[in-house]
Amino acid sequence: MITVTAESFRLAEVFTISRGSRTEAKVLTVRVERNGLVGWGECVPYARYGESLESVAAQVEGLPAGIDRAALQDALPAGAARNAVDCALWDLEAKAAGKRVWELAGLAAPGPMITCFTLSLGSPESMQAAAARHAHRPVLKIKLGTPDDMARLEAVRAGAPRSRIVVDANEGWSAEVYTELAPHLLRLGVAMVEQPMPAGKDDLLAEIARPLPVCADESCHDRDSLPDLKGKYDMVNIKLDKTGGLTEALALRAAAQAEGYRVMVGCMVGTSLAMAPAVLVAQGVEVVDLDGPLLLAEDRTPPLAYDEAGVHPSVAELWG
Ligand SMILES: CC(C)C[C@H](N)C(=O)N[C@H](CCOc1cc(O)cc2c1C(=O)N[C@@H]2C)C(=O)O
Ligand SMILES: [Mg+2]
Repeated sequence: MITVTAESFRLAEVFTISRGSRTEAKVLTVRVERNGLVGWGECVPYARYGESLESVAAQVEGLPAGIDRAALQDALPAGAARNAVDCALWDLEAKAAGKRVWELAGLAAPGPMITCFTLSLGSPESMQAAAARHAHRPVLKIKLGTPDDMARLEAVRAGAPRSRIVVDANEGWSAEVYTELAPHLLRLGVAMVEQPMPAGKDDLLAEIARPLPVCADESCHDRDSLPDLKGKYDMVNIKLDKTGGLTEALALRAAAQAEGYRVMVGCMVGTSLAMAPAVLVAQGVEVVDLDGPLLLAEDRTPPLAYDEAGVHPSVAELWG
């Protein structure tokens, strides 16, 4: 039996990106029960991709009760619904086999990975204060994407002089704004910029200089996205809610690396249950952005462990 439940987890603080603000993580939890065993998965429907809690729940509820992971890949498109079910089926397969998912997937034993910590979009003053509070963190990901981000950039660098910085514009810049900012991103030691311009305007990236690595997020969903990224992006951000699960995420990582893309593994505002499978995809990649639980006031039990070594692999009781 497959069941899907909407759940809400409070954030520790209001979180803002160029598209809006939120105070809670609204997720769907999928439970698959077979032969007395239960597998769990989580997804975050995203309006940007035409998804809502209701539409995604309906996709899950429309699946045959006994569907297996191979059939699932054709039954649903890449996206949040397939993600939660795919991860729940992996969890169930591991429990049935008495093994961990990484073993079933033929991966090496996972270890902790340093993750980005994301700073919400705000005034330069509030971003500088947030950067100073988190200046001990090795990598800060800062949300930008407005026409006047220069002061925010300077403020974050002043607040956290030693942290590695990556920038996520969430499609908020025009080619003109990005071209003007790019030399300053370099000057301030920004390591990479994520989705500077709208996904529909990717062709512009082929025409302008890319002095620092440019990473495709909203423009890269699954392996079918790769041909359109050629000559425009240097890196891809793999998120399970876009790939439609761990199965396609592992395939996308292999295909992207084979085509010479650098790899980042990211997340939506979700709980430890959503991060646990992503930690497997994140092993050995260049940028890990699995900080969802760090922004929550409440999480799953048991949660993933986060410490100076970064985000740790899941215990079997949580997932996998
Ligand atoms: C907890 C962080 C925000 C997660 C990660 N570091 C990150 O930056 N992810 C963003 C995706 C932002 O997530 C959004 C944006 C939005 O407009 C609406 C939502 C969410 C979300 O997670 N839930 C709601 C639907 C990124 O890389 O772009
Ligand atoms: Mg992004």
